[in-house]
Amino acid sequence: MTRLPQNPIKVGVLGATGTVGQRFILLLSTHPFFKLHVLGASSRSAGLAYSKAVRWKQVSPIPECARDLIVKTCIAQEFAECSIVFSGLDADVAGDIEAEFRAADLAVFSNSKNFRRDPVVPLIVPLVNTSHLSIIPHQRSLNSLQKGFIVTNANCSTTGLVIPLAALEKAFGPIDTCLVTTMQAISGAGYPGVPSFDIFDNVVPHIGGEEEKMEWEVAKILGGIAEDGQSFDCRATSPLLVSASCNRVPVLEGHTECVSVRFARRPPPSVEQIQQAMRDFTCEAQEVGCPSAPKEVIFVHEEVDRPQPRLDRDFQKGAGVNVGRIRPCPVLDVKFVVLSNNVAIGAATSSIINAEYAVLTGVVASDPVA
Ligand SMILES: NC(=O)C1=CN([C@@H]2O[C@H](COP(=O)(O)OP(=O)(O)OC[C@H]3O[C@@H](n4cnc5c(N)ncnc54)[C@H](OP(=O)(O)O)[C@@H]3O)[C@@H](O)[C@H]2O)C=CC1
Ligand SMILES: N[C@@H](CC(=O)OP(=O)(O)O)C(=O)O
Repeated sequence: MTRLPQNPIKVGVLGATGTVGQRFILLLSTHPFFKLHVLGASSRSAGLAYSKAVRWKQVSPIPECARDLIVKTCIAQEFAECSIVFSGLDADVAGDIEAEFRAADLAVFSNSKNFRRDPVVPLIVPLVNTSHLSIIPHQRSLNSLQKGFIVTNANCSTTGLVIPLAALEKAFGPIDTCLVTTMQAISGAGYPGVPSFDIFDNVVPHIGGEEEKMEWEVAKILGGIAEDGQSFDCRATSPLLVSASCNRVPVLEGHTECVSVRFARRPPPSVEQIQQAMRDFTCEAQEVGCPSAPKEVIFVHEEVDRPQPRLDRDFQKGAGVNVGRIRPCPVLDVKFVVLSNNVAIGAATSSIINAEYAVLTGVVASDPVA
C-alpha cells in the first residue's frame, strides 16, 4: 500500500455542468486528497455561480464546496494552479480544449472519445490496464512537456465489457472471439439526451458510433505496450475479434451487456472455474491503495435473474461491475451478463481512479502546497 499524499491536490473539472461533470463534483467533494479548485463549462455557463449555471440532476444536493464557485471558460490559464484537470466535455469541443490544456503542461484525465485512438495516449480502464501509464514519459517527450499529458478512459460500454474479459484472460489465457449485445441507459447520452418521445415504451437499436468504438477499444486496452515503451500493440499477435450490437433502453443508469466468448486454448474452462476467476480478480489500482477503487472488482451473482440495473447499479458506489448468468454457450464457449454503472465506473469514477493511481505511483507529483 502506497502512502496517501499529505496535502490536498488542487484539481479542475472541464464540462463541470454536464452529466459526467456533476458526478465529478459529487465524487471530488468528499475525496481524501483531491480538492476542487476550478470548474469550467461553455460560455453559456461561464461567469455564473455553479449552482446557477448547472441543471443539477443528482439525488444529493450540490456540495457546498462547488455551489458558489464561479464557472470559468475552458482556457488553460484559468486552470494554471491545478495539478490535475478532469474532463467531461462534449466531444465536439473536447479535442481542441484538451490539446490546449496539455500544451500548457497540464495533466488531463478525459472521458471524451477524441484522443482514445492517439498512438501515445493511453486508454485506461483503471481496474484493467493502469500499466499503460508507463507511456506517459514518451508522450511528454514528444510534446516537450515536463508535467502535462492526456490520459483517456474508455467508452462506458467498453469499460463494462473489458473488466470480465481481463479477469478471464488473466486466468485462462487469450480470448479470440467475443459477441456482445448492449442495453444502454439514457444517461449515457448526456442531458437532455434521448427525447422522451423516442425512448418511453421503446428500444432504439442504434447508438451512433458505439459499436465501432467497442469493437476497437477492447484491443488497445487488453493489448500490451511495446518493449521500447513507445507504442501499444493492440493485440497484433493475438487478435481478439469483437462484434457489438448496441441498443438504447428506457433505463436511467446502468448499462447491461449480454456477452459470449471463445477462448484460444482447448478445452475451455468450466462455468465453476470462470465464476471463481471472476471472484478472484484483483487489480493494481487496489494494490497501490487507490481510495476510489472498489473492494471487489467483479461481484458474481448466483440468482438466475441478476444483475439488474435498478437493483445492482449502485453496488460499491458503482465502482465495480456485476456479472451473472454465467453458463455454457452453444456457439462459442461461455456466455454471461454484465452490468456496469455508466456514469460511475463508465465515466467519472474511472477518471478519478486513474488520477489516484497516477499520483500514488508518482506520474503526477503530489503538490506540497496546501
Ligand atoms: N454520460 C455518460 O455516461 C458518459 C459520457 N462520456 C463522455 O463524457 C463527455 C461528457 O458527457 P456528458 O456529461 O454526458 O455530456 P453533457 O452534454 O451532459 O455535458 C457536456 C458538458 O460540456 C460543456 N460544453 C459544451 N460545449 C462547450 C464549449 N463550447 N466549451 C466548453 N464547454 C462546453 C457543457 O457546458 P454547458 O452546461 O455550459 O453547456 C457541459 O458541461 C462526452 O464526451 C461523453 O461522450 C463518457 C462515458 C460515459
Ligand atoms: N455513447 C455512450 C456514452 C458516451 O459518451 O460514449 P463515448 O465516451 O465513447 O463517446 C452511451 O451513449 O451510453
